[in-house]
Amino acid sequence: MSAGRDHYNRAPGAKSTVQELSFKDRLSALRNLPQFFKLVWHTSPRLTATNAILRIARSAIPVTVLYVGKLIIDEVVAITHGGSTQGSTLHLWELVALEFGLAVLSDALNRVIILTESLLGDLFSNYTSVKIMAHAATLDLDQFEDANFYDKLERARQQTVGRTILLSQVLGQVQDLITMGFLSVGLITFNPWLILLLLVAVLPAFWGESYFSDKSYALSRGQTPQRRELDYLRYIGASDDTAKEIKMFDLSHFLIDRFQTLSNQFYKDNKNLAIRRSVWGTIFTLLGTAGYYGAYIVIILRTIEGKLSIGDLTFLAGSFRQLRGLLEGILGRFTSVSQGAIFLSDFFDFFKIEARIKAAVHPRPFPNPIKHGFVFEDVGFQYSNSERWAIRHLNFTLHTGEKLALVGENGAGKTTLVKLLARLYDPTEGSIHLDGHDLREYDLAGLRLNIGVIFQDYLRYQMTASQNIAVGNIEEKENQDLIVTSAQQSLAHYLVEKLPGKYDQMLGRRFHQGVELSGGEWQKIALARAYMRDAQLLILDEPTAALDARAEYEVFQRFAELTKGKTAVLISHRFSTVRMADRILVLEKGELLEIGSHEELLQQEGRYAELFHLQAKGYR
Ligand SMILES: Nc1ncnc2c1ncn2[C@@H]1O[C@H](COP(=O)(O)OP(=O)(O)OP(=O)(O)O)[C@@H](O)[C@H]1O
Repeated sequence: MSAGRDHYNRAPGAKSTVQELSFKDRLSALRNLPQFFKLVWHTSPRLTATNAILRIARSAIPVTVLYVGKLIIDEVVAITHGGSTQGSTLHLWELVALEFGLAVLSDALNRVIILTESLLGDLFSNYTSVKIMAHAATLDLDQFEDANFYDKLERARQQTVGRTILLSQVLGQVQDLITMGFLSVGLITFNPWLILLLLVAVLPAFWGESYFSDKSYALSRGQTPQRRELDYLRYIGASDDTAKEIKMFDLSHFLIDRFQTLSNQFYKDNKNLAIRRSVWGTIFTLLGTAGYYGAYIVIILRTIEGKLSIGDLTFLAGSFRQLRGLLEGILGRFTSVSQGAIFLSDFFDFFKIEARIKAAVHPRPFPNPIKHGFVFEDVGFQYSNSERWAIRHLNFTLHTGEKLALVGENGAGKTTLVKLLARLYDPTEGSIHLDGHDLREYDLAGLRLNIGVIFQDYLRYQMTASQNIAVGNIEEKENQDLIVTSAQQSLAHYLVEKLPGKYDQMLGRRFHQGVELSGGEWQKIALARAYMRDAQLLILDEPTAALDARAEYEVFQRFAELTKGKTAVLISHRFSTVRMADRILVLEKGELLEIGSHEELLQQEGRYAELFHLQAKGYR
């Protein structure tokens, strides 16, 4: 089947690959198991060991029960034919008591096995979720901007829950194999051909199971981008961030329609496969049942001939029946174990994704203070998912202590330039030097610590006011004095003081008793983050866009005072702000068009002068 490949109206950029698996793929996926068990073991050595020991103990019980059953029946037959003696009756009841004891032990072991597995499951899910978060945190910004990366992340996340099913399946497999070994001994002594009959009866079911689970894996993998889209639709359809716009544009029908189309297609594809799987499953099970009755007839005939006792009959028939069940289970489970192991590849693959922006092997300490500044030498940058150059042939120097404003139309490359400064990306061509050395040679953590950036799309953390400011330097989250001073510097203090819970006030509407702020108020809070660290270079990307005119004026007065001696880069569309900078760099389509002070640029009567007069005219 086409695995829904052509049915979906795929989101742009979301590629899906439908993989068909061979038996060899399955076997080689089993190589993931040792690594998986290592992970499980790390989760909790004690629970893992307890579980394994209990399962091994449990594996010896079925054959013992069957054998004791045979002894009981032979004893009953002997008593009914030869009369009972005190000794034989006592022996009979001892055997019954033993079987009862075994039944109780088996139930108790099962319970404890399930308990340990469920506890281990919860721990494993937590442990791996944390690992995924920690690894994701090490990756580059552009990796987060790639649809294929999200597919991988989504598949890895799916593995954190329910992967302990794999654990119980593998351990169950080992347990059943041992049980089978015990049961087979009896059957082989009696008639080895019966084992062959058993295999013939069970193999078609195994083949069917493995065929259909390949299909189901391919289907599920191919559906990853659509599943992400469903999650996204579910999120924008009902969330506090989106409700306002969805209502005003009356988008709910549009979203629901798209959701329904996708989910119906999921249902249809999954249903087709489920029906085919069920039909073939029924046919193969019938074959297995026929095999069992064949063997049963052979055993009955031998008993009638007098070659076997009634006890032997029940023991052998019971062994055969149980063996069939076990073999079916083992073969069936092989498919799900190998499928689980293939899914594990997705999980481990995620951890193989490495950050490209790496700290240098022998990093240079970040200069303190910066002596000369940052020099851009023919810097060009292309986003990995784009053909266009966002920045090209950029040559300029950002001197220490200088306040540089970046100006340019939307999409000119201003934000890209500051992301390059902060090493969120590395240049595609050319290089950025700091005090004579390539930025890549410096210690990455030191660099990030010395650069304070507030982006235009800063986050509105649904946390307390205090925490919202402290994120600027999370190490100092308990330093209330610093938080308050930072808030004072960004003009956020006055508004925080007015909140019912002051600095402990929960912000945003998502959580209980949260208070929503206006756009400008949020911006003042975000600005305070810039003052939380003693950064040598401060970058503010449209920091005042949402502020009223008075607040903007004050913010910049303070900014100039507070960043005295520090290097700062400002991005703004407001020329009243821009003109306060020492120099202004005008970008156009990623290239440097003009650079100079406000007065110099006005005299040049170039693009800056044109834009400045245009805005001034609007205010007149
Ligand atoms: N993550 C990204 N992936 C691909 N292309 C991007 C990405 N971010 C930006 N771009 C592209 O790079 C170019 C420069 O974008 P940038 O955000 O640097 O512009 P800007 O000057 O800051 O614009 P604005 O004034 O609108 O904030 C744009 O053409 C944009 O489409």
